[in-house]
Formats: sequence, C-alpha cells, structure tokens
Amino acid sequence: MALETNSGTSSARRSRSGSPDLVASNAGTALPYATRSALHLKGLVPSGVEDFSAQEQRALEQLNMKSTSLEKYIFLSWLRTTNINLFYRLVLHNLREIAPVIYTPTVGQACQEYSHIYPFLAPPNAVDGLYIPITEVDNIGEIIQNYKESIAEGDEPEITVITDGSRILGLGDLGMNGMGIPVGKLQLYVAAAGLNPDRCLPIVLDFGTDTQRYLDDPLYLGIRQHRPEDSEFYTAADRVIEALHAAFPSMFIQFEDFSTDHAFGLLERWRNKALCFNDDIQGTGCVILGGFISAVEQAGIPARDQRILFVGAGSAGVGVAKQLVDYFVIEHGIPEEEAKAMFWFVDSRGMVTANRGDRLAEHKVYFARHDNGDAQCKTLEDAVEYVKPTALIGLSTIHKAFSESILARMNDFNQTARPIIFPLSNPETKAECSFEEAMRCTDNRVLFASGTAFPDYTVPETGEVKVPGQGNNMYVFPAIGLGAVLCKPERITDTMVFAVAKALANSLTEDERARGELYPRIERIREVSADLAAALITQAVREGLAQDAQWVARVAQDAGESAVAGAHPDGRFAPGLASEVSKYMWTPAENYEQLRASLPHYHHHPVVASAASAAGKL
Ligand SMILES: NC(=O)C1=CN([C@@H]2O[C@H](COP(=O)(O)OP(=O)(O)OC[C@H]3O[C@@H](n4cnc5c(N)ncnc54)[C@H](O)[C@@H]3O)[C@@H](O)[C@H]2O)C=CC1
Ligand SMILES: CC(=O)C(=O)O
Ligand SMILES: [Mg+2]
Repeated sequence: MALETNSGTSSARRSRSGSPDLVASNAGTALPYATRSALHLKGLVPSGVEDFSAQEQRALEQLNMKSTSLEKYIFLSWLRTTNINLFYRLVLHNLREIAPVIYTPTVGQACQEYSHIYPFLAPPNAVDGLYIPITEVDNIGEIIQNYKESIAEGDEPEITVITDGSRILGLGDLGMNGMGIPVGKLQLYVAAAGLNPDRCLPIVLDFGTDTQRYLDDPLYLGIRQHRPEDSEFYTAADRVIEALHAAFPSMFIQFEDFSTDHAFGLLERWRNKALCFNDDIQGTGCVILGGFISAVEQAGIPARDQRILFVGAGSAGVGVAKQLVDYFVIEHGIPEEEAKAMFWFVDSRGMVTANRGDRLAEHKVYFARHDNGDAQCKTLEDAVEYVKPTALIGLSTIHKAFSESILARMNDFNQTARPIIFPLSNPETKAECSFEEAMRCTDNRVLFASGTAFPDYTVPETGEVKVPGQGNNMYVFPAIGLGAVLCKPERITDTMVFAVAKALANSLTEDERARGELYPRIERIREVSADLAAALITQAVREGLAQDAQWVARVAQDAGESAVAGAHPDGRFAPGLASEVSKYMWTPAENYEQLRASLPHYHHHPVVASAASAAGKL
C-alpha cells in the first residue's frame, strides 16, 4: 500500500473534508494546544500558536522571495495543495499581484512546463482533477467512480473546466500539459465568484498531441501519440461528456482552449443537451462586448459609424464579433446585414473575403466580405489602409502584430474620435501590442483593453497614471458559472450571455468611468461577479429556463410577474438580488473556529468524534 501511494504523481486534492488531516493541514501552526493534544499532534508542530493572518504574512514573504514568476507559480501550487484555506486568503487579499501568476501570463509558461513542474503528491488524497486518456475512454465509468470515491459525500462537482490542450492560450497544442488551464480557470472561479473549491473539477482530455517536442520529452506525462482524426475525436469526446453528464447531471461544463473547429463543434453538439458553454467563444464575446459598450460610449462617434477590423478569425475573433453584431442589432436597432457590414477580418491569409480563392472555414463564412471587388489585402498594413478602422481588435496570437506604424495610422484615422485598440491575444508573448506602445503612438488617446494584464502607464507630460483595461474572460466566466450553478438553467443562451455583458458595462463606477476605464478594477471582482450572476439569473428566469424554484420565485417576486419570455437582455436585475447571490460565495476561513465550522463533515469523522469525546475539547 505504501509503495502504491509513493508511486503516485498527482497533486493534492482539497477534499476528503471529513478528514482530521484536512483541518490539521489547513490550520497548521494555528491549531490550538488542546486540539493538538486530542489529535496526537503534540510535538509535531512548532510550539507557537498563531492566527491565520500571521500565516498569511509568512506565505506572502515566501512568495515575494521567489525571483521568477514560474517559481511563484510553483510555490502557489504547492500552497494550494497543502493548505487551500491559506492559499485563497492570500489570493483574495492580493488578487492584482497574484492573478497574473495563477492565470495569464504565467499560467501559459506553467502549462508549457507542466510535466516538469508537476508536484509529487499522492492520490487518492491528492487529486487535482481528471486526466482522461483517449485509450481509456471505454473505461470512463471506472474513472468517474474512482473520482467519486476520492471526494467526500456532498462534494460532488458542480462545475468543470475541460480542455484537450489543443490550443492553450496562443501557445498552440500543449497536449496533456494544458491541464494547467482548467486548474487556473477554476482558481478564478473560486477567487472571483466564490465557487466552492471542493466542488470544482478540472479535466484534461489526454487525446495525444501533435507537438513533437512533447512526444520526444522523456518527462512528458501525457500519452505519447498523435491526435485523432475528427470522427474519432468526436466519438471519444462525446462519450466522456455523456458519462460526466449522466454522473453529475446539473454540473456546469465549461469548454476551454479546444482548437477552433472543435470548439465550435462541441458547442453545437452540446449546447442544447447539457448545461455548458464555451469560454473562448461566448465568454470572450461577453467580456469584450462589455468593454466595447463602454468604449463606444467614450469614443466620440455614433455607434453605427464604427468600422471594426479584427485581426484573427478563430474561435475568439468570430465569437467576439458575433456578440458585437448582436449588440448593434439589439441595442442600436441596426439591421443585421448593416451591422455585419461594420466588420472586417484579417487572418493568416489576408482579408477574409468571399472571392479570395480559398475555401473558407465554416465559422468565417458569415463575416466574409462580398463588397471588396478586386481588393484582396494580403497584409494587415494593407487592410488597415483599406478599412481605415475606428476599432482594431487582435485575437491572432501574433506578437506585435500592431506595429508602431499601424498604431500611428490608427491615430491618424481617428483624430476626431478616440481609437479603440484591443490586443487580446494571450499570453503576453502573443499580445499584438503593449499598453505603453498603444498610448505612445496615439497621443495617449487610445481606448485600450488587453487579454493579459499590462502595467500602468504614466503619461510623461502630465504624470497622470493610466490603468489599462483587462479584456479577459476572467471577468465573466466565474459569474456565468455561479449564476448557472445557482439557478440551474436548462441551457445557456446567447441572450443570457448578452445580459451578462450589459451588466458588466453597467457595473463601472462613476470614478472608473470618469477615469476613462473600460473594466472595473480587479479588486472589485467579487462584487462585480455578484452583479453579473444576478443578471444571468434574471435573464434565465425571464426566458423561462431557470429550474431552481427558489431563484425563479425570487426574480418573479421582484418583477411582479412569473416570467417574461424573450425579454430584452438589458443586464438589469432587482436591487438586493446581487447581495443575495453574494451570500452563496465561498470565502476562506478567518480563523480556526471558522475553519472547523466550514468543514461540514468534520465533527462526524470517526477519529475526530472519538478524539472529541476523549478530550471533550474539540
Ligand atoms: N482575451 C481573452 O479573454 C481571450 C483571448 N484569447 C486569445 O485569442 C487568441 C486566438 O484564439 P483562437 O481564436 O481560439 O485561436 P485560433 O488559432 O483559432 O485563431 C487565430 C487566428 O489568427 C489568425 N492569424 C494567424 N496568423 C496571423 C497573421 N499573421 N495575421 C493575421 N491573422 C493571423 C489565424 O488565421 C486564425 O484565424 C489566443 O492568443 C488566445 O489566447 C482567446 C480567448 C479569450
Ligand atoms: C483567456 C483565454 O481563455 C484564452 O486566452 O484562451
Ligand atoms: Mg481560453
């Protein structure tokens, strides 16, 4: 048995909530003497008994001693798997500094190195998610059963982020190493929207990789084979999703970082059959629409005069553009064909036109231009000159694609209005330009958002400090998941996603607006997530799709009616609903007493119960 345990390579699972070990490991040096005594831990911990804030201070000191971001990532992963309560205290109290470590940009590097930095912790107490090789899909029932046995009763997952690692951020096919993304996204679910960490399930479909350096890497931990053909992919993926859906019927499924064709394919197959959404298509569309609404309000020209050039026509580019079309149609009453005509795309082969001579991928057809005559812009420079855009949106994975000369042209074209420039590719090494470049080249007039967090910029002439917007789906997917987990809609509709985007735009404070910011400050993310989740719940009830009677009744009572099918997705919700949503958010314990109380099974665990009755002190 000991041998088996030592051969495991999984990292620590937070669950097993009934275990006294969990209390001991999450309390550590905060364990009172009486408890140490009852749990036979006397002498096994340093004598000082301290409070959680002292532990947090020590953890922060240790974090700051790490000289590289990857070392910080490894330290934080270790802390999460050792003491999840302390980990989330640290994250929540230092979100601005820590989000770029547990998420983009560092998570990109961590994924590339995943097989090398993998921690040595043993299952079944140490499981950080499901690794499902394509060779084991026939045994998916057994895998799910093993997972169920590794968790405490009542900890069935309510949310999963699932990837096959085929398009991790803008870094390409990372195979099984992509597991870092579901793990990272679910940390944001907890931090940003208060999902219970014990009920979050990261999953990687280990379906092989076409990246030779991983196949050749002796430490690579995934299966060593090439990716399957489409039909084999869909058969295997469908079997896994069917089994997961059968085992956990109300679990919210977030598809993440699948290569673009499969991202669209899986969404179409599953969106009406299970509670699911695709973060790269819908989440990105949602968050960019939220920021774009604010940008259009500040740009200084009417919305219908916008000329929007997308660089990159993948799942993210097309997902965002479709949300923006909906916005122009729904909010501004522009007919769909006219709204669509406000958009141009450039991909790796140049401007996307119906007559450029290649067979366009299905997802690009909707936006292909038909009015270009003989013009076929082959480069971005040519397309910029041809379109004279008011807005330039990058989802291309091409680092520095927005050269200084392109940024300067955006400034020239937009002298009477402010140019909108969103370099949204992740991580930083793929971003189309930096905040500093965009500010400098546009006389500091740019309305800016980026996928990765960039540093603030100090305007040299005035000393004014400008904060860049982060147009990253992290602002919305946690709230969409929370809202879905609470009100249990039959499915996620585009109008629900639209309502969340509107709520995001509505969530800016007067100060944030006055400073010209497009997104709320990250320190307010939980408050904003509560608003966004309330908007999703309200919209789900209006559409008659919410299934949780409590939330249906609550929204109906606010609205004075039972449901308004197909109501306008305005992102509004009744006062009080967001604070009610907040009550469902998980927060780490502040002290030992709260920690004990927060572990529902703790008191019933046989060891704890017998220790308690023996000592009368627990
Ligand atoms: N900010 C955010 O919240 C999000 C950002 N992203 C980022 O968006 C990027 C793209 O993701 P997907 O659309 O899923 O990937 P994808 O690989 O499907 O799309 C990339 C697109 O860029 C085009 N492209 C490649 N080289 C080009 C060039 N030299 N010039 C112009 N276009 C070029 C490709 O033809 C393709 O259309 C990634 O970096 C990803 O990290 C994705 C989701 C969310
Ligand atoms: C942010 C995100 O989901 C991506 O870059 O893929
Ligand atoms: Mg993604």
